[in-house]
Amino acid sequence: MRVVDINEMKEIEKVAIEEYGFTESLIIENVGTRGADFIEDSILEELDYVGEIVLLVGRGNNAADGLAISRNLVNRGHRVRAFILFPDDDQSSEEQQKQVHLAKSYGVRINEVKNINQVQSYFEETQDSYVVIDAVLGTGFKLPLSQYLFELFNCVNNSKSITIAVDIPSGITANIGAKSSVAISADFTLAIGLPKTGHYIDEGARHSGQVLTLDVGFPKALISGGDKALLTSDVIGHTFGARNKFAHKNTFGHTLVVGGSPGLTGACIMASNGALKVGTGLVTAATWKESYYELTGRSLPEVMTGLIPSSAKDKESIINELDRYDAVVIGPGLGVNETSRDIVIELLSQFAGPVVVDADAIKVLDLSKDSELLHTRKYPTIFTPHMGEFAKFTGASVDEVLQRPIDYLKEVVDRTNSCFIMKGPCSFLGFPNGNVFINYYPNDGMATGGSGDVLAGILGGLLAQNPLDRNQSGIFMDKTMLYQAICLGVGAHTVAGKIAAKKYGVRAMTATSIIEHLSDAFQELNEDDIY
Ligand SMILES: NC(=O)C1=CN([C@@H]2O[C@H](COP(=O)(O)OP(=O)(O)OC[C@H]3O[C@@H](n4cnc5c(N)ncnc54)[C@H](O)[C@@H]3O)[C@@H](O)[C@H]2O)[C@H](O)CC1
Ligand SMILES: [K+]
Repeated sequence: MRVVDINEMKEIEKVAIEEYGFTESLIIENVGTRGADFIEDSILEELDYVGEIVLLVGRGNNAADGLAISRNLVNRGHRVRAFILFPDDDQSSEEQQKQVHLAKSYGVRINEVKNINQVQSYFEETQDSYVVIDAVLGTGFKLPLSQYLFELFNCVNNSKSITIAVDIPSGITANIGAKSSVAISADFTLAIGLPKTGHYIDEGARHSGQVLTLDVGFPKALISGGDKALLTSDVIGHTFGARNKFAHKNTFGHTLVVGGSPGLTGACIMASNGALKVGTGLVTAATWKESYYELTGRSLPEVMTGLIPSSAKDKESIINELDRYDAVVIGPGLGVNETSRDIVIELLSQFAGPVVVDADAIKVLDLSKDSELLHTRKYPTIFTPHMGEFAKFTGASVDEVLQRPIDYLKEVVDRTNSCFIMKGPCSFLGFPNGNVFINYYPNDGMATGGSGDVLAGILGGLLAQNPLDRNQSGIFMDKTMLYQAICLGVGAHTVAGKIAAKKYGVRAMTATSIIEHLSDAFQELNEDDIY
């Protein structure tokens, strides 16, 4: 599913109207029926709700949408009370006025609000828990918020209501999910036509609840394409890594995982086990001399082990046998120091294949110092930072990145010609072809030590199975396959986390339980072929 910013949405609407002859009224009419279908089937019937539905009406087309939904609900036998928040306002849009008129004639109960106390006392006097439809502000919202709306939104948020936001929760900006002094905290958001970037960023994600997209009839050609999309199973695809039944272990590649300083070998082990569990033929974990026995004492028997040289020039080292490997993961538990930096730089310069750069390996690099090395690297480089690591790498503050994650992501991908997975409750994947994928599947159980190491291992394991075409001057065989492997890895990690949370609960699940459930995750993703 494509995700858009406001300009893209406006362009789609403009082309639909000018070139296809679609009209604003038709869109609103479709919002009305589709929105009423959703509210009736998924909320009112589920809740067995027979009370009054409260509609909060602003003055733009967001309000027109809410009124159209309400009119349809009344037509199906539900009771709706609409609070018209700006009754004597000559700034109300034409569609809003038309819909107020229609709502009245269909039997929506209209309360013209002269004073915010009217709404407050309604909420206080009626003991019911409510269903509230928020149609105050949509994509036309501009900061800041008036005192009047500040009080109204607090009143709604303090009630026990189930709140459904039309298009975007009022008080949230649609592009970057910024919040005014207060914003409606929705349980569900009905995105009109397509989801907006603001639904997935920062406060926008916190206030949107479950985001559902209403198909309001825009031509398919207009709502497909674009550079941003949700990471869904159709994106992940079903073709990657089809297994050859006559294969031997070398067919499925060899992943090298480099990391694990004393006390942190678990990170290296979890990454290695992640690589092993996605069907990689062979996995070698390499660590420092000082932690070698700690690592061998804890790793699975299937994992081979090796040493990281104490200096990049050490000829006896595993790093000089890089030809044996099809993909490298570097960073989990590696340690942050000059030697680590030397090793990371050496690997990026010498290894002729995909490198997953994770955790400490990201911390020892720096965008301004290292962008040239990264940009000129001939083979795929995949960074897997969380928000803090990403910010440090770029030199920006976490707050700055949180507010404009997609802009930062695109810029850094461009400057390094690398793939980036910016991890968080919502992860953003950026690829050098300009595409951004949004992996929105909040699961706080995944915020557990080692979960990132597992992801790095999964990616290294999948990439090792997608071998380089060494005859074509070492260029990765197919960029589409590369992006697909990354999407599959992120998807499998998320789904395995979801299954682990279901089994153990978000408190008790651990990174190891994500690895345990990878096989179920691949089945759920319809990737049975990989096993
Ligand atoms: N996706 C589409 O193509 C369509 C979306 N539609 C819906 O229309 C809204 C956007 O409508 P618009 O009229 O442009 O803006 P709003 O309704 O969001 O609000 C504009 C209205 O609000 C006033 N306003 C702005 N900021 C503030 C503020 N801080 N305090 C008070 N009032 C404010 C502004 O002055 C205007 O009067 C979109 O979200 C969808 O719901 C249509 O269905 C058409 C197609
Ligand atoms: K709204």
